[in-house]
Amino acid sequence: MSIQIKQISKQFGDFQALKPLNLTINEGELVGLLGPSGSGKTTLLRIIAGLETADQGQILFSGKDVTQLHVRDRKVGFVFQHYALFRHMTVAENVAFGLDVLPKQQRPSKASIKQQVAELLDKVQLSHLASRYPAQLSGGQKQRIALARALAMQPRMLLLDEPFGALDAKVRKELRRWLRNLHDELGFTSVFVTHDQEEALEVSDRVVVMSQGQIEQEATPQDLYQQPASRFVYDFLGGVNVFEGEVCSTAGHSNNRLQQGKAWVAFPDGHKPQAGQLYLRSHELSLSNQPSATAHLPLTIKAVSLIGAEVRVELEPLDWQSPDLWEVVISHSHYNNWQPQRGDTCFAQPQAGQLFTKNKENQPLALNWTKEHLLIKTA
Ligand SMILES: Nc1ncnc2c1ncn2[C@@H]1O[C@H](COP(=O)(O)OP(=O)(O)OP(=O)(O)O)[C@@H](O)[C@H]1O
Repeated sequence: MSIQIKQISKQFGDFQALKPLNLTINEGELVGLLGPSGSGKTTLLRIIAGLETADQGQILFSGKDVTQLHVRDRKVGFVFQHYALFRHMTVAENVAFGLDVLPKQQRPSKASIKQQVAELLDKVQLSHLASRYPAQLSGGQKQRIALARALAMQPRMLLLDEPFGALDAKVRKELRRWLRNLHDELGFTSVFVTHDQEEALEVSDRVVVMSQGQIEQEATPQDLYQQPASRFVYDFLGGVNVFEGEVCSTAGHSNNRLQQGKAWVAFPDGHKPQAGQLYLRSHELSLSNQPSATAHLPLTIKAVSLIGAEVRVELEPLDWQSPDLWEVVISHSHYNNWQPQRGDTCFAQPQAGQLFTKNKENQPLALNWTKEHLLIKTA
């Protein structure tokens, strides 16, 4: 089932929670609504579900206008952050609940409900817990039961609002992989809300980034990461270091540099020098003991953390300014050879980045120094 959102807007009192927006979600797609708190994700999800009414606009399910259709007739399954299982019912009774309370004409027979519940518990891999009560389950198990309960109603689509928000990082990670597999197996359309960039990028076919009631960008995780459409998206995806500078006009210096005090980065060949903020991702930089021919960015090491497959180095600009500390990710082998210590000075060398100039806030200039490095190395 596809979902088409046409010019939907919503106001709460004086506050415009959603500005008129359009979005199409294709049949079978898993779409992540990503954005900071208050950006309107839940409001949009609730409008799709029929739990909230829009002030204007239309919602179509597979081309059929459902804008005025009551929530119970939309055949939508929900899972919320807080499990909302009935405490006094066993796991099996919780999953069966929606079927048990159907009007008599629509209600399956007792034997059929029992079989459906068994199949659903099998699907969420919790058959062995059928007779337990919610209080005897972990958070992750409760969420899987909540999902089984939503699936029992044979929804045409699944809407999930921060389904793993209350769980710890490891369980979250396991459950999002599990959700992705389940979605692929069942093949229906799913929309989930999250404010966790990693979660959205890992699970979704397509990510819709929201800010202040508007869609900032919709793209595949890969495109979103590689081509953020605006400074907001870049910032929100996180892990960026910022170098703000002017085009150098000091006598005796090349005017091909973005400069701040004594720190500078040369523009790669073929690029017109422009003042602005250079955004550099933590893995698109290297560190060494010496400045290079294309960059002079001195930094003091503040902390080194060995986390999993990578080493994160936290750095403070030395005699220049940045809004936040810098973070550069290096490999364990680089770390072992180099052995950086707190308080050491080192130099950052950008490989690729985006320059946001003042007059083109939302169209960054992509810069790449990799060719320059090759030239220097072979020269
Ligand atoms: N029923 C309501 N009455 C008044 N204001 C509301 C209501 N529901 C939501 N809002 C406001 O609308 C804005 C968008 O809320 P919404 O819950 O959609 O954001 P969100 O992106 O899902 O945020 P979060 O990640 O914190 O859940 C918020 O500023 C919120 O305070």
